[in-house]
Amino acid sequence: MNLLRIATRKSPLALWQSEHVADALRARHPGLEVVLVPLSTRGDEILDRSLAAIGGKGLFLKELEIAMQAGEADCAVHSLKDVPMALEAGFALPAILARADHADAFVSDVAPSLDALPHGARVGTSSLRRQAQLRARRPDLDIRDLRGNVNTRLARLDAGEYEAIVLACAGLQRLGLDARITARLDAPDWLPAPAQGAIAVECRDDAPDLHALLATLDHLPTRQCVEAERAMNRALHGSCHVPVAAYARLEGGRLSLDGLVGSARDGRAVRAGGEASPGEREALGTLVAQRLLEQGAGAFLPG
Ligand SMILES: NCc1[nH]cc(CCC(=O)O)c1CC(=O)O
Repeated sequence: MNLLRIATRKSPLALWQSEHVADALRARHPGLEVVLVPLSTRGDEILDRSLAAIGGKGLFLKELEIAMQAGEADCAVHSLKDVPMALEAGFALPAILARADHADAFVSDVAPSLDALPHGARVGTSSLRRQAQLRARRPDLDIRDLRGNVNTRLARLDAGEYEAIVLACAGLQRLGLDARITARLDAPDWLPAPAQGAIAVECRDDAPDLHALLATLDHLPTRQCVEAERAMNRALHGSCHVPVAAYARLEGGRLSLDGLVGSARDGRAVRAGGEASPGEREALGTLVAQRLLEQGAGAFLPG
């Protein structure tokens, strides 16, 4: 193989992430030509409705998968947190890259922290997970919808539509916008989306050589953490319709996982955690999901 075509969304963040994967492949495989194939997805085009309303996060993947099936691209690069828990049949994730900052960012010009926001302040986010945690901590806030790419969201904050917004630190850092991070919202008080901060590479599962080439970018410690988080989310039937948060870390060879399920409407939330060896990561995810359900998480889950 001497040419690799990477299908990517066209947002500045998606292009940065795909270019990052391209650079990593070029560095490891001199002689391999790597090009980007930028494509538009429904998730990017429909901005006036919530993701949950238009069909969920899979919308960001579909067009890229069609391009791979049609032989127009060899692989696709995604933010793993946007990848559905059940991948489309016929596809695999040969590489999960080393995780960047997993935390959320509180971004505001009027207050140094979430707790310092004035009573009733307007906070922009369309993420049910972020809304649930905001309500749990500050029931007084006026939480308003905010979709679009990172630059669009910052522009709406700067235009005065909100006193604060919440974004992923990783996205801001990748775009060179670290200076916009007013405060990090981090574990254990605040949990990220499952797999936040991790980039994944997807390809068809019937191409072993391609799979092996891409797998050279895989970072096992990150995979161990994010697979535990995704197993928890899967066991809760998690999707972007549900406010589910999870964060796993490796310490001294042990994997620990914290999970949260909340209500975006009234601020109720349940938390649970657990610990296991990295080899037991799927079971750990299932166990923490079970503990969340025992605490009453079922009340916040659809169906
Ligand atoms: N929901 C969109 C999205 N998907 C991934 C990131 C950030 C990068 C990452 O988590 O790896 C973002 C932006 C955000 O949530 O602020």
